[in-house]
Amino acid sequence: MTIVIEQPRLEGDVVVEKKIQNESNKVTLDGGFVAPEINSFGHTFRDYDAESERKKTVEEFYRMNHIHQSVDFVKKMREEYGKLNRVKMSIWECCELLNEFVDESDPDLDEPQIEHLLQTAEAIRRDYPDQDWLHLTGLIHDLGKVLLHEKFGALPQWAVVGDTFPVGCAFDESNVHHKYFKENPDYNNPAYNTKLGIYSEGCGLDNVMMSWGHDDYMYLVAKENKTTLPSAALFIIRYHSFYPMHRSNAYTYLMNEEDAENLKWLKIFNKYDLYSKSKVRIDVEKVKPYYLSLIEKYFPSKLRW
Ligand SMILES: O[C@H]1[C@H](O)[C@@H](O)[C@H](O)[C@@H](O)[C@H]1O
Ligand SMILES: [Fe+2]
Ligand SMILES: [Fe+2]
Repeated sequence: MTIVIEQPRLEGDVVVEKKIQNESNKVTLDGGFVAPEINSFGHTFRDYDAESERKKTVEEFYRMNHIHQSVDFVKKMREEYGKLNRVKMSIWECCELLNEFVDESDPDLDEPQIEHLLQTAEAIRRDYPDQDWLHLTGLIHDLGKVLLHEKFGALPQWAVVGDTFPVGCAFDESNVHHKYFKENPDYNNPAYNTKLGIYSEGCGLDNVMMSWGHDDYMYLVAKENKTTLPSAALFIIRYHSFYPMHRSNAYTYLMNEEDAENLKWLKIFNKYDLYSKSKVRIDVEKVKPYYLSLIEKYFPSKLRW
C-alpha cells in the first residue's frame, strides 16, 4: 500500500509543505519517524467507532463532556484555576504526579500519562534533535491533566481531557460524538448557537473561549510562570486537543494570521503526540537528566499551579 501524507518540513525558520511516499505499510513522517498504522488495540488511531475494549469508556466520556462544557462552565473554571493558588512545585514533580492517571477519553492508550509524555518527547527528539524547545513541549503538553489529582480538586475526566472545541458558537459536526451536544445548555441558546456566536470573523483564537481542560490550564501555568519557551510552544500546549481545527480544518473563521503561522508547528507536533502512543516504555531514569536540563533552561525551579 502507498500512503501519501502532507508534512511541513522545517528549513531554518521556514516551513514548507512536502509529500512523503512510502511503499511499505507504514507512514513515514518527515524526520524519519515511522507512524504505525494501528494502535495497541489493533485499530487505526482515533477510531471512535471501532469495537474495542476502550469504546464504551471513551463514548461515555464524550457524552458527559459535551453535556457539561458550556460558556458558563468555562468562565467559572478559568476564573477559579487562573488563580494558580493550589500548589507550588517543579515541572518534574508534576510529571511524577501524572504517574497514576489513565486518560478515559483516549481510544489509543491505556498507559499511565507519564509514559505518554516521555514517548512524545523522545519521538520528537529523535527527528528534530536541534529543537530542544519542541522536546520540552512534548514533555509538558499534557501536564494540565494534573487537574485530575486530589490536590487540584480531583476534577472529573470530562473537565480535564479529550478533544477541545470553542464554546459560545455552534458546535461543529467534526467534533467526536457530536450528537451528545444536543443536551448541552448552550445548544438551543440563540446567542451561542450560530456559526460565529459571540465571536467575530478572524478574531483570533486568543479571544476564543475553548472548552475547559488540560490544554488551557497548562497554557496558563506556563505563561503566568513566565516560561521562556517560544510562542509556538504555547500555541501547541493550548490547542493540541483542538482536533476539529488542526485535523478537520473546522472553525478557521475564528483564526487570524498568527494562528495560521503557529498551526504549522502544531501539525508537526501532532504526529508525534498521536502516533508515539504505544506499549513500549521509556526508561525514565535514563532520560531524566536531559529533561531536567531543559526544564532549568525554560522554567523557574518552582511554579505556581
Ligand atoms: O484523548 C485524547 C487525550 O485526552 C489527549 O491528551 C488530548 O490532547 C486529545 O485531544 C484527546 O483526544
Ligand atoms: Fe493532550
Ligand atoms: Fe498528548
